[in-house]
This record gives sequence, structure tokens and C-alpha cells, in this order.
Amino acid sequence: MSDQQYIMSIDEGTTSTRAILFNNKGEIVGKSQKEFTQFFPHSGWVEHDATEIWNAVQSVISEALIESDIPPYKVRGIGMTNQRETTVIWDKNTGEPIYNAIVWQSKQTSDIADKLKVDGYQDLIHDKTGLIIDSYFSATKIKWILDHVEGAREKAQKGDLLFGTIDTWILWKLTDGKVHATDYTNASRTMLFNIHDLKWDQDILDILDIPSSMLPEVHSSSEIFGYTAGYTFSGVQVPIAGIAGDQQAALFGQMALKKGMIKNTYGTGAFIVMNTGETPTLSNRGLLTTIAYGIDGKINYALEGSIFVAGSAIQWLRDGMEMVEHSSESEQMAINANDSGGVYVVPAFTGLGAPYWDQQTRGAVFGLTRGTTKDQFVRATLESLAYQTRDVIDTMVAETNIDLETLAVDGGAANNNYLMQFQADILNTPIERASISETTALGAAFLAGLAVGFWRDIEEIKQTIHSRDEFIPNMNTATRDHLYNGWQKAINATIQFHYDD
Ligand SMILES: Nc1ncnc2c1ncn2[C@@H]1O[C@H](COP(=O)(O)OP(=O)(O)O)[C@@H](O)[C@H]1O
Ligand SMILES: O=P(O)(O)OC[C@H](O)CO
Repeated sequence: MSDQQYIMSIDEGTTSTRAILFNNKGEIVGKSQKEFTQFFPHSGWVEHDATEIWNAVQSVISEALIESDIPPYKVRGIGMTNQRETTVIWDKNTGEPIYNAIVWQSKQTSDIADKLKVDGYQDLIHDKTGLIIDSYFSATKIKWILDHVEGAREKAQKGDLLFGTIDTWILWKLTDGKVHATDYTNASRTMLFNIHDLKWDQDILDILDIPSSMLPEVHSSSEIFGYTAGYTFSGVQVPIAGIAGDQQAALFGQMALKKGMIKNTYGTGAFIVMNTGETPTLSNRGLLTTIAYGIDGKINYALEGSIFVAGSAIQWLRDGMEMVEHSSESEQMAINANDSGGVYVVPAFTGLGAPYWDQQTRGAVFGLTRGTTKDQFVRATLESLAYQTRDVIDTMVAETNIDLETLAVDGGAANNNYLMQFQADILNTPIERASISETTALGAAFLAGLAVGFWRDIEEIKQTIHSRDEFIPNMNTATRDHLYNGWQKAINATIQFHYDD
């Protein structure tokens, strides 16, 4: 029998959970995926059932192993990667969540975030955490649960409640309640973590009245966090050896390890991350400073532009507008349209992230005529992903003075060739698409594989990276400027519409 071993990545995304098995060439040898329920209990709120996510994780693990015919003992280590910021609070005695997971997109804590701004905490929070006060991050979500679930604050003060982002929740479940931990990348998205001292920040915890006993230990992104317990791997104790938030894992999976390298992942949202090296760069232009990864006692920082609605706009075309049956059809429809006919879709369904940071704005459509077709509407929606990306990239270039040579891309919507060509055209920059679209899971596998010696070092990992698809800009300057100018008018009018109330 072959002595080949594997790394399993568990990718807990916003809409689905995946388990992917990689061999030592970085090739996918097994995969299972399961969608889970999105709850929208009130306008602007988004929640998940954390127990449903845990059940989905268990089933994708066994399906991936069974379908690839790989026995659990051949899994050398597990890398975990996750939708970030999404907040779970559970009772450590029962193992049951006390409320649904509040998802990163959810706006139910906007008032708490607004109050922090009114109370003048912007500079303190920005300086310590690198973040901009917003309901996006975990901090206000934790406070909301403690304030709204009966008896929660008393239980938290007694030390009975635990907080975790999805990585922490699944790690705790996989280890049968033995390990309550996270990594630097996830901690840096909570708005409670001091990215300079690398510690939970007591001042911010006091401001929000959050007991520190709820918080997980914070480790590097590549080390053994614990071992699987119980039956998930048929009793085999597999080390969980790497954890990173999905956007940071994608940066690592793209091997964008040098200062100045940038990637964009087009998933539910789109997240543009630039590696800024070993010192944090604070932004004055609406970008977030975050931790890219921590390995071997060293921290690498990043600047990030977070776009809240990207692939989810295409899901909206599918499920809300019923204009497409499958997201992938949007590509041919955009080509059929020939042009967008002057239509702009601004999909600000849950406010705007970088570089605008406006919690209240909601979406708008401009330029409709009696002749507007469904194909043009779909094309304009796809184009909004590219325009939002340009807003962020222009800001990043202005902030850092680093010229963008190419943009590395991945994620579900990056499979859309029309979108990628339009992105190259509107940025006037070549796009390089990873040959393996599961870059996020690959990044988590690399982090785990390094910790258990599956790969010797980064140089050995780089040998596994293969060819990429390239999209070369092919639009004249006048057209590019005309189109982008229209977008800027559309987004400014959308923001203005809200403030005219
Ligand atoms: N060919 C496509 N064209 C446009 N959008 C797509 C395409 N394929 C997938 N998507 C969008 O990409 C998203 C899924 O990407 P994925 O990276 O799996 O997201 P996540 O990790 O956030 O769950 C969905 O929102 C879907 O609408
Ligand atoms: O689920 P994704 O891939 O859109 O990623 C979600 C982000 O981590 C939210 O910050």
C-alpha cells in the first residue's frame, strides 16, 4: 500500500463548508462541500446556526475521506480557514450556542458601532486594532449577544460562556471541548485585539463590558493547536496544525509573501489584501490594517479593502431577481449584452465597506431605459464587482505609493472570464488567476503542512505552484475613463440619497 499522506483543509465559508484533501504536490485528491442555511431574521440581519455548521463540517470530513478512499490515519494534519468576524457564543458546560452566529455582513449592531463613534473612540480603536469602527467586526456582535440574551452577561461574568469566530468554535468541537484558541489573523478581525502588543486589549474590553474570560488563546497561524477527539476521524488523533481567516489564507495560498504583493478573492464579498511586511501600516484612507500571518515567531501585516457584496450580488440575481438559474450563466449573458447600456448597479445591500465605510447606505440602480435588457442588467451587476475593486486598488496605491504590476485573483466569481477581462480593462492592469480556484483551502493546507513537516519549507511549497490564467488589459483610455466616471457618479449619488433623508 502507498505510504502517501495528505493534508485536509476545512474551509468554513459564508455560504458553504468544504473539506478538501491535498497531496504533497498541492493537488486536490478529494473534496466534499455542503451549503448551509442563511437566516435573515430582520432587514439587514444575517445569521447562521453554529450547530448546523458543525454538523456540516462533520459530514464533509467523512464524505471527503470516503469518496477519495483515504483512511483517516493517512491525514497528516488539518488546516482550518473560515469566514472571519462571524461571532459564536456558547455555554462551555453544555457545548450549546446561546444565540445564532451573527454573520460578518449583519447590521444588527450598527447602533452599538455608531455609539462608539459618537463617544469618540475612533482613534483609540484604530490605533490599537488597525480597524475602523463598524458592525462588521466581532466586538459589537459579542456585546449585542451579551445585552440581548437573557442571563448571558451574568453567565459570562461567572466564566461559563466562551466566544469564538467560526475557526475557534469548530476547533473546540473537533477537540471535544479541550482547546479554546484562535490564530493571529482571526483575532485581528475582532476589534478587540491589539495588533502591536499581540494581546487582547483590556481598554476596549472595558469599553464594551466584555469579560476577558470569554476570549480564546491566540497562537500563530502554523502550529499544532490540538488533536481531533471523538469519532470525527474514526478515533484517529489528527493534529489541527494551521488556522487562518479565509482572506489571509488566500494570500498565503497565492504565495503572496513579499511586501507589495496583492490578491483579490471574489467570494460572497471581495477582499483585496496587500502584504505590507513586518511593520503595520495604518491607513488614513479607509483601508484596514490586519495581520496577514504569524509563523515562526514572526508577524506579517497587511492592508485590506473589504467589499461586502460581490458574488452575493450574483446570488441575488439568481435567488432574488430570478434572472439566472446558475451564477455561471452570468458570463454568457454579459457577453450577449455587448454593452451595459449605461446601466450601473450599486449593490450596497448591507452598507458599504472600503473605502467608504457607510453602514446606512443601501443599493441603487442607475441608467435604466425602456430598452434595458436582462442581459445588460446582469452585465452591469457583474461590472459592479470590478468597479468596487478599482475603488479599493486606487486607494491602496495612493496609500502606499506601490504601483500595481499584476493582481492575483481567486474565489468563486473569479471563474467568470467576462468579469476577469473587464477587471483587467477597468484597472488597466494584468490579472493572474490561480490555476487552482481553491486557493483559500490551499493556503490553510500549506500552513498546516509546514507545522507538521509535510512540506519542509516555503521554497518546497513554491515548487507546487503551477501555471496561471492571464487576462491582459484591452480597453482604450477614453472608454475606461468614461465607464469609471459613470460608476463614481452612481456610487456618490447612492450615498447622497441616504443622507438626503
Ligand atoms: N461563474 C461565476 N460568475 C459569477 N459569480 C460566480 C460564479 N461562480 C460562483 N460565483 C459566485 O461566487 C460566490 C461563491 O464563491 P466562494 O468562493 O465559494 O464563496 P464563499 O467562500 O464566500 O462561500 C457566490 O456568491 C456565487 O454567486
Ligand atoms: O466567505 P467569504 O469568502 O466571502 O469571506 C468572508 C470574509 O472572511 C469576511 O471578512
